[in-house]
Amino acid sequence: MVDCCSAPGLMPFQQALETMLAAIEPITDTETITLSEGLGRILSSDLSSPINVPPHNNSAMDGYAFAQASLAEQDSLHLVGRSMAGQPFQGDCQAGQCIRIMTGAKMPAGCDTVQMQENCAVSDDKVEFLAQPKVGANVRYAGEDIKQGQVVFAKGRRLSAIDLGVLASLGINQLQVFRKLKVALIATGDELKALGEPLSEGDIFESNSYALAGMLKNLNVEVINFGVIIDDESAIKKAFLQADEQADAVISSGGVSVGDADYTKLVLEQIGEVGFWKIAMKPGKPFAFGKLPNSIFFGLPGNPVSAMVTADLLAMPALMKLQHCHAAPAITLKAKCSSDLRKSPGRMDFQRGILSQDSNGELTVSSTGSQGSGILTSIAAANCYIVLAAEQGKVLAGETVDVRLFERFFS
Ligand SMILES: Nc1nc2c(c(=O)[nH]1)N[C@H]1C(S)=C(S)[C@@H](COP(=O)(O)OP(=O)(O)OC[C@H]3O[C@@H](n4cnc5c(N)ncnc54)[C@H](O)[C@@H]3O)O[C@H]1N2
Ligand code: MOO
Repeated sequence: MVDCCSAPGLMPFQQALETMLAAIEPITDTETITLSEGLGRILSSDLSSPINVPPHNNSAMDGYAFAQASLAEQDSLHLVGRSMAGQPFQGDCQAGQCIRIMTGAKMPAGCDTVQMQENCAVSDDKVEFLAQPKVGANVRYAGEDIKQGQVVFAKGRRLSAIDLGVLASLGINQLQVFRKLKVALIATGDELKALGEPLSEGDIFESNSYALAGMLKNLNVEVINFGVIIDDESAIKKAFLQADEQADAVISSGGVSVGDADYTKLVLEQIGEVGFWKIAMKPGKPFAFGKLPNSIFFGLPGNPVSAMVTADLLAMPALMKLQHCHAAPAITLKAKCSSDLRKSPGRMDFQRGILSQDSNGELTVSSTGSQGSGILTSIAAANCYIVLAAEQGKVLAGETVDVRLFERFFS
């Protein structure tokens, strides 16, 4: 995935990503929420365990607890009591004795091992072992998962469904998290009509805001939708300034190229500052990044595929950083390409593909077909990017290519 030979005047993709991330100062405001509100929220401080997990030594099997030393002296053990989950055996288990025990029940005092019941012959109160368990077999020890005081999750962790289970197992019901980001969405274009409006000649339905709002929902941010703004410099300026007052980040789509009705970059220059404009990537060349007086700004290209890809690969990582979240590095795989791919040297391509694995484990990727920036179905059908370096030319079927699986933002 080298990106060394980009077209002149265009910033290489990796440099654009790094420049943008370096320019972002994460928010600092925090709030307290309950555990059931925690999915997708970002911890604002390290979280330590107040208890051992499990809190006591307990059995991993239904069976019989005993002291290993007892077995040296006799063939069978004398059953003297029961330890159930939540109702432990009270008292000591003596040499030659055993205790009926259930999975999760506290180990009785005097016992160090559990024999599973499938390996026992039981008659009345006599338990005979049909196999020899090792000392400590089938015992789960106090603190073997998490020790009291241990940092369980670090500041910046985005809480998953599993994390909520871990925190509940620690008895934690209050969480300190960073507040949710507010992100404003603005679609620009005279031709864009809202759903339900009639289409006149030359019009299309506005679609970018729906896909972008969905992606932002997956990031768990609050979306402020400004709808469609016409291709008019003062209308766009007004919308950008209003959005800037209300949001931490402003995302526009459309009007960022070089056409007569493309005002995004001009307005950004007037009321904020342009960090960079134009990236050596396809789709997504006219992407603009910058700052407004109070917020950060992403000017996505209007072409729907270009808007989705730049949102996914540039705006989302930036918003993750803005909310303090540590993003896992993207995983790149090698796969055999089953299609010919059109490509001219100059820009790094993020073509859309379908990755599959055969019964031998070999990875194959096929193109989703026409890769035009307006063909939204080329991304709807895909599960990965086929990443082609800037200097790369066309690819022939059978060659090996780099593949990057889609992250969760599109799902
Ligand atoms: N002379 C040049 N022309 C273009 C260049 C260039 O370098 N020189 N770059 C091309 C590339 S690459 C892209 S990408 C587009 C991006 O242009 P804009 O960001 O100015 O986008 P628009 O012209 O406003 O729209 C492009 C296309 O997308 C449709 N669109 C826009 N917004 C939406 C929306 N919210 N929902 C659905 N569809 C939308 C719009 O109708 C256009 O068809 O510029 C090339 N041109
Ligand atoms: O870069 Mo544009 O996004 O190729 O069509």
